Amino acid sequence: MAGTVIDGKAFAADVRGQIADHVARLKADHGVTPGLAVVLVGEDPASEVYVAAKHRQTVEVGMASFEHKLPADVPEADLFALIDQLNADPSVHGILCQFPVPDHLNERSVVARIDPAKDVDGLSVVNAGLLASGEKGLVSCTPLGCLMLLRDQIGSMSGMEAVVVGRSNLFGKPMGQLLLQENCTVTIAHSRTKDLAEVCRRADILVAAVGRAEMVQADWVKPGATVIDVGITRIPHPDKPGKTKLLGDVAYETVREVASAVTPVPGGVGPMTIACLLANTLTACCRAHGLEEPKGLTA
Ligand SMILES: Nc1nc2c(c(=O)[nH]1)N[C@@H](CN(C=O)c1ccc(C(=O)N[C@@H](CCC(=O)O)C(=O)O)cc1)CN2
Repeated sequence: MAGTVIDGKAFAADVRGQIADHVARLKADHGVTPGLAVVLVGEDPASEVYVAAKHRQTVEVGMASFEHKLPADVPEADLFALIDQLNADPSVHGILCQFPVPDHLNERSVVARIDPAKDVDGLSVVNAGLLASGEKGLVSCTPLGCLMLLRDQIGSMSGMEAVVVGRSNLFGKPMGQLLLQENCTVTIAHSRTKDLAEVCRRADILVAAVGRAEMVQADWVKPGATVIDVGITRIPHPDKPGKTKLLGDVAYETVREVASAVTPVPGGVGPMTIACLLANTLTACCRAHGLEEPKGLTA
């Protein structure tokens, strides 16, 4: 029997509903409105789509959305001046700069400029360090979304073998830390890992985040494993000229026959990224005002 398809789109809609309820209570009881500022540098078409989706969903849950679009050749000093202004603005509880940024800018320096308490992407060294130490910070959105899906699907993960393929700061490392906190035995595999297929076959939980379309084949998957696909590769559509199609890192159709559950692409992990960004903004707002944090929306 084919494994369960984990519906990230529906789960993300449910998370946004919980956030909207909490935001409505914050406004009614405390007169506080969470605010998210998104900075977009340049005109990358995919980034424009993501930033528009962030704006729409921020407004839909009742938060304030502040969009800042800067030209592709903006000097670093001007970008930093804007971030400093947002850091000091009490109506802004979350700040992010959409990635990728143009080549003359450095993503790490940009993240480092953001106040860690407002770093709702959870990418600063302060937030990465807090996560690694098991302390309260803000957790990177896509790993947090995967954790929510896994908790919902599996319940307790204690003692399970988890393999994360990919070691990026944005995803692989924080995902590994989150699974460790769930008491999994964690392996972070990468491009130099020997016999990757064999390592993956050990996994009760297999998380693929390498950006290589359909790399994880059915014979890499332990029967009954839960498989989370974080990859997104856009290819020309094989049947519809002029159209494109998204592929994940997992050979979905065949892996589904082996796994107990798998996330599709699109409609799996992707929608959770923005839902968790909103969750982090709400958390940051509650902390800034000394109010109770939302339950079930943090690590
Ligand atoms: N500052 C950041 N930049 C980027 C991040 C990030 O988390 N922080 N992640 C990605 C882009 N991203 C959000 O910013 C993002 C990617 C994908 C999706 C999504 O819902 N994907 C859909 C498919 C959408 C499509 O058709 O293209 C899915 O998988 O179902 C949401 C947000 C890079 N930059």
